[in-house]
Amino acid sequence: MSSNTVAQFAVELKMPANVLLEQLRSAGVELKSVDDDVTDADKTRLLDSLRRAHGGSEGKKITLTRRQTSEIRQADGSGRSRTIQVEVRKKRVFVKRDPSELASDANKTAAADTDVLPESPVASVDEPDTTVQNIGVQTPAAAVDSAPEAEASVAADSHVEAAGSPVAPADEAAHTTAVDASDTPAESAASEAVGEAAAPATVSAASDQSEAPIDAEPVVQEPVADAEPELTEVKPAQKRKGKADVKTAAQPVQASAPSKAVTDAVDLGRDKARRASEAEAAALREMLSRPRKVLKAPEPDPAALSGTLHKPAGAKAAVKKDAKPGVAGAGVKKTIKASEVSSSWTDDNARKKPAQKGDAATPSRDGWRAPGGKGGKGGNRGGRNRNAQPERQEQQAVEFIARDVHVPETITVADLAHKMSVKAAEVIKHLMKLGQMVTINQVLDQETAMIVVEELGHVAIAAKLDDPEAFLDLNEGEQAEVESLPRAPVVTVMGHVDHGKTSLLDYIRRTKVASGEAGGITQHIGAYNVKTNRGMVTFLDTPGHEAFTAMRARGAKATDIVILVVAADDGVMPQTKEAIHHAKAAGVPLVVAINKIDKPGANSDRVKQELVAEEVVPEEYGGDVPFVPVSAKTGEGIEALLENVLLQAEMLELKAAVDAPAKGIVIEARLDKGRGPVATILVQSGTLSRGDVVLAGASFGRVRAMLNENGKPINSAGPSIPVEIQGLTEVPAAGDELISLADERKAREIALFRQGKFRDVKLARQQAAKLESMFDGAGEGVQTLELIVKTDVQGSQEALVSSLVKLSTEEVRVRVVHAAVGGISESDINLAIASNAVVIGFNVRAEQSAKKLAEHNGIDLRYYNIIYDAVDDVRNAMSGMLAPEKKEEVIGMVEIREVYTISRIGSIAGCMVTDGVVRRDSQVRLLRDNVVHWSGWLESLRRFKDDVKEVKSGFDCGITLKGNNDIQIGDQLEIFEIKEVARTLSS
Ligand SMILES: Nc1nc2c(ncn2[C@@H]2O[C@H](COP(=O)(O)OP(=O)(O)OP(=O)(O)O)[C@@H](O)[C@H]2O)c(=O)[nH]1
Repeated sequence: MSSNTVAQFAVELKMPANVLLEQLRSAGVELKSVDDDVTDADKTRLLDSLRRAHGGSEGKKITLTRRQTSEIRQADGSGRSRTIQVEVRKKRVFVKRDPSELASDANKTAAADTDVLPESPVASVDEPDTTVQNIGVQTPAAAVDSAPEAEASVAADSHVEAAGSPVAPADEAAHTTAVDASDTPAESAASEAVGEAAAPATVSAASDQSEAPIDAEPVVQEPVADAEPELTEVKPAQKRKGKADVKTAAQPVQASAPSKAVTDAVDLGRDKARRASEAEAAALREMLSRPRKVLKAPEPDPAALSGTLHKPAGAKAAVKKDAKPGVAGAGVKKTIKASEVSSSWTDDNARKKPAQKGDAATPSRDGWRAPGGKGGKGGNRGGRNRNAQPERQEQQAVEFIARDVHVPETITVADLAHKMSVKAAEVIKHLMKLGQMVTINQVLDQETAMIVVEELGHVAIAAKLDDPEAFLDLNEGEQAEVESLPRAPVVTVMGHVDHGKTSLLDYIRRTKVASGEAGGITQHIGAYNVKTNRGMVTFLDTPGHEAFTAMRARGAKATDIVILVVAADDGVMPQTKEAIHHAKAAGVPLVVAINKIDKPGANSDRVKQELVAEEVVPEEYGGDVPFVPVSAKTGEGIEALLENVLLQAEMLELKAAVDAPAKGIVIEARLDKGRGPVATILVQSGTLSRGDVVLAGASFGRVRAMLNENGKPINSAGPSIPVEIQGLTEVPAAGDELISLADERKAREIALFRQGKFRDVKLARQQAAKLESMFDGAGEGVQTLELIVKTDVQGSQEALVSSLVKLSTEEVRVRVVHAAVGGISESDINLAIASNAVVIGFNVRAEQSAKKLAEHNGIDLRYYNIIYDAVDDVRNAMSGMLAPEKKEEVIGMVEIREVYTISRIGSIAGCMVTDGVVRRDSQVRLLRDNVVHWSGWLESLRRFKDDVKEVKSGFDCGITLKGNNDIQIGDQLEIFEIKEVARTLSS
């Protein structure tokens, strides 16, 4: 096992023979040439010599590098602290030694035998069969004995990576451990073991020179956004290991240096190194503890930076900061970039890089995730991390930007975080604080979300209930950019019973729907398209104003034009009038179809006159309503009717975007046994396509199938096209708005939320139509009180309506939307909902269904049997909206008889209340020679030394005036109060 000659031994060691020869000679082995024999004793001697000199190694090296990240905190004077992330890169070099050597060394004392390092984790992991010597040393300058502050230790840690000097003693390895808070226990143990062990046997240091300055650049870096912020404070606990002191501070052993000289140099170097390290530690401590001072980055001394193990000159006292005591001259590259350190501590905010990388002020830096979650080995301890929490929050405050966050009815944690520009973890954390364990995809309700928003210091704004835009993040501008194209008018047919509405619609449908489909009315979907020579017309196939108003009552405006059908043989009837009122209330233009002109008793002129009485004036009489005589039976005049409708439409300039997400309205919906929920949709803008995700009221779904009015499957439908869709999860209500969304999940959330919030929405609506609240919060300008009047007889109707209308003033206008004889119907209530009107029933009552509808929608339904009561009530309600008048009332007079001036208080008036009363909270006017000198408020009112609330006539008192010391004897104080007087209409 042993080599016989130096040359052979050198080969074994894989090193130049002459170098080995020299080392042997240095060790005191008398050899002449490389051909001389080397005995085991010689080898032991060489080993001892080298060990004495420092230890070291030669042979096959294994270099292990390790990177670890830790964070340190620096407290400043204001109690704030900053976090600095320190990355330390370590490189350790291990030497694979000859098994024979191992064997021989095994006989040595344990203390002397550093070759056998069974504890060495590297030995067992990487090279289990080889002897490994840890010569890689991390040099902790400040590890130095016992740097009292954690910062110092950390700084030291951040400092350093002492390159593995070939002769770096095991002590140093131990020392490294001392400052290395992030060492894994195994490593620490190993290092400690090394520390306890005697110097390692090194064959030659010469060849190590090239390797000595291994890359040991600790990078003091700014926190990286995606890096797990580890705020663990490095505590002096490390010092425990640090006790393994630096006795054997490394002195590089030049291959050529004689061993004695080397030893001396080592001692000298060690002393220097110790001094330097102490100085450096002190400097670092000072720097770290300097409170929030702008530390100008000192230009690192190049000499010091480049100091190596072999150039210990760098350890001069002058180069305090950069001295590497532990490794004095141990081929150490400068490890701390002082400029970076100082700048990062002093001017975080000014630097862009830190902000990008994960500024502590941003949530990404908050270290929410478990410490060491990323680095794993990062020596940061969870507990410390927790300690560091407040600090992060404080930092957050430093660069905090409060945002207005619009919170919709529901929002996911991720979306909410996105809106606030924080990490979802931040939101989750705050929710945890509030006792809610949530996941990133969890949906929060508006209330909770708003609390979190406020917690995070932003301004939470509740997005409007039922406002889909709030969820869609739709940019109105984007919408506006889409070109709007002319669209077909949507027409509803209204009129009295049996006047021929259905007949008219049927005729049109039968004759005007696309050829080939005429007569094949198999599918009836409540709306259809008609082609005329002038263009398309869409008919809503639910005649009567009830459906029309019911839809309006839900806030939907589906109709562009109303065809009012009046039978020429019957004339204007109650429902004709109702229809007129409903159309007018909706502001929808009318086209009158005088029907049944084929009948013998038809009298168009009478119809016209009756309609004029209802303020529906034909064009020929100077009005703006087209009148078209038609016959639904013969088809006469139908073409002209459609033409007039289209003319009217042209005037309305109806347009809609085509190339946009669809918006529409549910015309009717039902649950089909086989097909599930089926809804007839009138697309109002955009294009609805098969496969679209839609939200309709509180239901949502994907359009699985789409049929046109004839029951034919189609793939898409543009504006004014009625279609029947399948695929909704629930049956929506007629009048519900339909929108297509990009995200099904969002649609589901909104729908579900609406289902839950339905009650709230209803409640909100209920506030709308109360007589008392009618004018609450009303803005400026003329206000209108809408009324629906139903009476028992025509006479009372006229009397009541005229009395009510007469109540109108310049500020409040009374408008009777609809007045009729008869009980209060559902239709009346719907009109009231749509018009935000109050319903007055005079000697009539509401139908049961109407009553329920009114209750559900919060419609104010009032019954009277005396006209004056009704008028009084309405007058009072109108008074409520008049701004109260402010009246000033003089309540007392006070005479100033003495004036005391107290420097701390000012002028105090010694007064006598000559009239009325003076109250503490009164306003006051200072009169001097009956001229108003000053006006303001009392500051204090006293009798003797007591504060009193009021002093009555005939008593004296002390008064000070708020902000006025200019008082004189003889002045008078006029005490007055401003009273708000409710105004009445007569006032
Ligand atoms: N002679 C004649 N009869 C008509 C005409 N239009 C409708 N009718 C008849 O009038 C009656 C009522 O017609 P509908 O179309 O049902 O009237 P409506 O307005 O829809 O009635 P409701 O659905 O009850 O409101 C039917 O018997 C029709 O045949 C017409 O132009 N000429």
